[in-house]
Amino acid sequence: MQTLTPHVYWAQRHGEIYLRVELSDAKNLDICVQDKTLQFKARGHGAKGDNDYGFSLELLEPVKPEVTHRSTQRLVNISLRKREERWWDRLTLQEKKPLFLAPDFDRWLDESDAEMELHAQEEEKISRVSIESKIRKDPYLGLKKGYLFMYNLVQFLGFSWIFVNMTVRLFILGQDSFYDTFHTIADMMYFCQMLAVAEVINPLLGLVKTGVFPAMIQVVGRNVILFVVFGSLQDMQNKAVVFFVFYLWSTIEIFRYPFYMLSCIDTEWKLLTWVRYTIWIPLYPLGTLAEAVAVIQSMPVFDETGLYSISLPQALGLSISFSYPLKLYLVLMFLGLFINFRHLFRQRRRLRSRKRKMN
Ligand SMILES: CCCCCCCCCCCCC[C@@H](O)CC(=O)SCCNC(=O)CCNC(=O)[C@H](O)C(C)(C)COP(=O)(O)OP(=O)(O)OC[C@H]1O[C@@H](n2cnc3c(N)ncnc32)[C@H](O)[C@@H]1OP(=O)(O)O
Repeated sequence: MQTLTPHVYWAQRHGEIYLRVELSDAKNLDICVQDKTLQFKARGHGAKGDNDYGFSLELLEPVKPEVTHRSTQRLVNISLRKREERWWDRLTLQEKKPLFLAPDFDRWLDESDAEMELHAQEEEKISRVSIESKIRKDPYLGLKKGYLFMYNLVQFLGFSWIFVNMTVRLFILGQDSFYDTFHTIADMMYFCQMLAVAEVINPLLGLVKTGVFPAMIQVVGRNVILFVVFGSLQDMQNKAVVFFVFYLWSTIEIFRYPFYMLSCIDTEWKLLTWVRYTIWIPLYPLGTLAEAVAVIQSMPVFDETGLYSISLPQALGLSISFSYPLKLYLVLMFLGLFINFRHLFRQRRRLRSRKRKMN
């Protein structure tokens, strides 16, 4: 029986040659490559009905001996690997194209399109590798982000409650609301500020990429005011200064925590970022000033009550009032203000350069 030639369609990439042989229900496939010659034989249903079909092609350049092929009900797909990765001007050595051969326009790309495809594949590979290595590097990333998101959410809700409560009371009661701020707000403030200890632990555990020291200054500074100055002196609790301290603290936090929440889900809301890194400029000195006023007002109360005073040996018959360590603390406060002000300025500058990079 005579051997017929099937229709063959071809396309190439820098490293591969693709052939599509129009032969349905192909059986007894015999495909081999020797250096530059490809031989194909099979039985199947082609343009001239059921028959033996075959062809031989002398290729333009050598290919690797391994051939991969896959036959479907309608056709046979063959892939060859070029020995050298470069673009061929044509498929066959002879310039005149055989009649049975035509370009496969479903897969056809010209050289520059193929290069772009190659680049896209490489980029995809690189990004896949970098995602995989990130996951491999930190298998607990999701858990960490989940914890931070919940922490920030709880703080945001706590400080929002404080801020809204104080604002509503200010509108309804006016200046009278100043004097019982502590009794209405203190429990929630205790809760939020105790929880804020996590902000010192988080960088220690490497959960957030920030310094431990600025967070420690912030948390210790506020907790001294809340637990020692206000918490342990009843006489301080109905002073107007409590209102100012709590209001200034909560004003920054209703922006700071949502900013962190968004960063946990890799999202940025530019206006919120700007507010988070700007509003502290007036609030931080005002907050420190209000805290300093509270410390100064508490000194005579500590002197009178003798609370936390340090007794010296009996022979001296003296005790040191807690107002002395508080004087030292006043100095530390302004030192702390300076350190954190500088830290926040750096964070703000980093934000500006990040914005420039993005543009
Ligand atoms: C050690 C001895 C102590 C002695 C005590 C001495 C007393 C000192 C007293 C000092 C005076 C204090 C006065 C103060 O209490 C008054 C007030 O607060 S008034 C109100 C105004 N206050 C503020 O504006 C300050 C608010 N607080 C803060 O900003 C922070 O607490 C501070 C530590 C100062 C700065 O925060 P941080 O270092 O974390 O900077 P960033 O916000 O830029 O964050 C850096 C990156 O880490 C990521 N991050 C941080 N925290 C979280 C989180 N919880 N969840 C998720 N991600 C977080 C953040 O996204 C940044 O990442 P990236 O760089 O990728 O953007």
